[in-house]
Formats: sequence, structure tokens, C-alpha cells
Amino acid sequence: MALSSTSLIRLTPSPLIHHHHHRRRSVIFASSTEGSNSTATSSQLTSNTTWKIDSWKTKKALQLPEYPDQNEFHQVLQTLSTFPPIVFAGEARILEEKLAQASMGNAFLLQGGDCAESFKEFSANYIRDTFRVILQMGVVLMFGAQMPVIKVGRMAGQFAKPRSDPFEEKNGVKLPSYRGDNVNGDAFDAASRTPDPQRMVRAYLQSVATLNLLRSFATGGYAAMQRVNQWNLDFMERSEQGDRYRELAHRVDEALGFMSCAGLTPDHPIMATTNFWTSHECLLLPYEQALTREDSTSGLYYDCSAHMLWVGERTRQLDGAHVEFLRGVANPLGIKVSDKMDPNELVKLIDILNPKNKAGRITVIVRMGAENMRVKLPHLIRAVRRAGQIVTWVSDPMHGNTIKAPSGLKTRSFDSIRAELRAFFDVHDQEGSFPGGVHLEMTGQNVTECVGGSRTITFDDLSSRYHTHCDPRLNASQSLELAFNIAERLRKRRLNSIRI
Ligand SMILES: O=C[C@H](O)[C@H](O)COP(=O)(O)O
Ligand SMILES: C=C(OP(=O)(O)O)C(=O)O
Ligand SMILES: [Mn+2]
Repeated sequence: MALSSTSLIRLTPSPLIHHHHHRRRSVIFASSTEGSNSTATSSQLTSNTTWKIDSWKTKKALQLPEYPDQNEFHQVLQTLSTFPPIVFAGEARILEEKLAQASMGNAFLLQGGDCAESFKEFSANYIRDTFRVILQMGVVLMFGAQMPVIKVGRMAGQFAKPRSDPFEEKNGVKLPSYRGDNVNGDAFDAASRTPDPQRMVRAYLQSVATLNLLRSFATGGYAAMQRVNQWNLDFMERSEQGDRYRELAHRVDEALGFMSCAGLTPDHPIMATTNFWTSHECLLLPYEQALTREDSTSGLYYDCSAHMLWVGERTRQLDGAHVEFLRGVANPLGIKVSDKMDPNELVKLIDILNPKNKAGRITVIVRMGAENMRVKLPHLIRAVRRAGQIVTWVSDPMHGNTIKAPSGLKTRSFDSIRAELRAFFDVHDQEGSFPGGVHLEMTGQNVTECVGGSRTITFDDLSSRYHTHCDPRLNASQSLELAFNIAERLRKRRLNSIRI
């Protein structure tokens, strides 16, 4: 991708994107229009209608806000549609090629970041800390799996949230739920909770600045492999995970010394830079449409707000607006899947989103809890295999394990997260399919949001550093600990496959 030196060269020649203003008619807010399609089969859904950048508006869109000032809303969208794209189509294509490798068991996806990025927590240190935990985890995984690790942040655009309840009630006061900083504010007052279109401009600018820093880190020396020893975070200095990481880093360092003697010196681009991509849930469709551009080299549309986009568990209806929008953009796509997903429905959805069965285009992100996983995932894998569909299977062990602590705070236990990952690997071993990656809500900060881990966080500890704007995230130590667990599992798979 663009963050490696080779693909950076791609950024300089002629711009890939043409702006087609005439295509962007003013945006009419879609909530619920055409419901007549709901009984159509997937092939009817795809073949009967042509995709247009705004054809999603003819479908039912769940989870979208209603903006009180429609004029302002249209003006903002118009402005956004004239802004430069945040990512390039060519970068998304490279990511897709890498994900195709993961679908065949030759690479592993590490996707992680905040549940919801926020305007308040926006600083160089914050971005750096998440980035470097991902770098650390990447090294740990690469060492265990001995395969490339595809690093994708839930960063630089993860600003819109679907909610279980459209309203929140506190002490008899009922207000619209917080829907992410791209939509409204999380303070519990009517003004903050009113959707404000100007927030989309702020989200765009913050995404651009975040990606700018990530690109600098990835290519400017920070991520150089010989700095593997320096990525440790200060607060991890004296801890079990810190020690474990230091030990691994020493081994990597030794291997680097060996490779350098063999001619692969630290100044080689492979050693000096890393690949890093961005992703977020494709939820706020007017925003996503405004950042969608036709790529002149391929003639395809790309949603240039991120390299990869996923459709959430709550908005993945076959005849819904989100699926309609996503089927027409050429970015690699994720599909979030809970235990509610029926195998035939998954096959239909994949068919709608990837009718040409392109490898790397579809990542199925399973999030259902360990027990459901053992029962349901085998059927999903078999149905997809029977249909001949190529997908990358990924585990999100977070969203099927959310519980309420006695204090009322949302949390997740490290043990249940581990158990779901264990189930994910067990099922793939049993089915002969490939565990292609993990999707985590995590941060480089020393927060207390998930309980458990080797530096145990208890229910009572939660309130001390509970900073998330939506779901509880793994802190740096918990993230690294999980990476060691996953790496061990990947190492075992590798050794077993050698034995066969
Ligand atoms: O991040 C995912 C969803 O937005 C979140 O899990 C929904 O949380 P809620 O049940 O508090 O609305
Ligand atoms: C909303 C999310 O997930 P899901 O759609 O799987 O609930 C999320 O990833 O934050
Ligand atoms: Mn979440």
C-alpha cells in the first residue's frame, strides 16, 4: 500500500481520481422508501438494478441520523464531495491482494483500533501509541506464524456507531443515543445529541491528519524493523507482557543481524518501512457517498474514506441501503456476522457483494461468542465452501462478549475473548479452512475497560481509567498478551502442517 516505499512511488504520477461533480446530485435523506424488494432473491437484487453512487437511497437504511437542518446537511455533503480523497484506489487494490493471500492461509490480518475514535482524544501520542502496539503485535504474530501480517487500523475514520437503542434514558430524561463523533456528541444533553452535519467535516479533517501521521510513522523510520526493541510502551516496562515482548524483540534483533550479514541491510526499504492500512464501518452513507470517487485507471468506484470498509451486524440486510452502497464500491469489504446469520443468507450476501468471486474482496468477520462459534461457524464455512465462494475468515472476539459490570459499565472479560479465539482456531482446524485474521477493539493507552488479563483488571478497577466512547477496548498489555496467545496457536498450526 501507499505506506510502503514501493507503493509510495505510485502516489507521485498522474492522480488516479477524477471528480465527476455532475454525478453527485443533491442528497435526499434516505430513511425508509422502497420495501417492495424484501422478498427478492439475491440474483434478482443484483441483476435487476444498476448500481449508482446514490442508488442506496432507494433502499431502506437503518441506523442513520435525521439532520434537523437539511440545507446545511446538503451543503456539507457538497463541500465534502469536492475535497481530495483520503486514500488512493491503488492502495485499496494492494490491500485486496494481501487479503487474498490471507484467504489461502498465506498471510494473517491484524485489524484493530478504537470502537469509536473521538474528537477529544486526538493527539500525536494517542495515534502513536495505538500504532506501536499494532506494530508490536504484528512482530509477535509474524514470528509465530512465519507469514506476513497485514496491519489494518480501525483508525482515521472510525467515527460512526450503530446503536442497539435509538434513545438513552437517564434519571427520567430521554435523549437520542450517541452515534459517534461524526454524528453527535456523547455528553448527555439535548444540544450535544442533536446530529450536526459540520461534524462530518471535522471527521474528514481528523482522518486526514491521522492518516498523515500514520504514513509518516510507517515510512519515515519509526516502524523500521531494527527499532523493534524501542516500541515498548513506558508503562509496560516492568510487566510480564513487557518482558515477554523484550525477549522476543531480542530474538528478532539477532535474526536481523544475521540477515544484514546476508545482505538485507537496515536501509533496505523492506526493513525501513511497513505497510499499514485504514478501515471503518461503512455506516454513515451520505458521508461515504461524498468520499466515493471514480478511479480513472480502472473505471471503478472506490470509497476513498478508507482502504477497507465493513458492513455492521445491524445494517447487513440483503435488501438494505448499506449493502446496496457497498456492492458498487471496489474496496475490500468486511461483513460482520453474529450467531443470527443463517448460512444461506451469508452465501446470498457474499454473492451480492462479490458476484465475480474475487479473492481478497470479502472478509467475513465472525463475532458470536465461543459457544455459538463452535455450533454455528462450521455451518457457515461449509455453506460458503459449497457455494465455491472465496472469503477470508476473521474473528472479532469482542462484540459477542459484551457484558454489564455490576457498576453498569459495559465490559468484556479477557477469558471469554480468549475462549472465542480458541473456538475460532479449533473450528478451522476441524473444517480444514484457514483462520485468516483477528479484528480487535484495542488501544495503546493503559485503560481499564476489559476485565482480566495477566495484569488483572477487576470489576472494581473499571471506573479508574474507563475512557471509551462506546465499547470496552483491550489495553496495550491485554492486546499484547492476546497477540502472544494467537501467535502460539499460529505456530502450532505451522508446525502441524510441516509434519503432515
Ligand atoms: O460498537 C458496536 C456497537 O455500536 C455497540 O456494540 C452497540 O452498543 P450498544 O448496545 O450500547 O448500543
Ligand atoms: C458495531 C460494531 O460491530 P458489530 O457490527 O459486529 O456489532 C463494531 O465493530 O464496533
Ligand atoms: Mn464496537
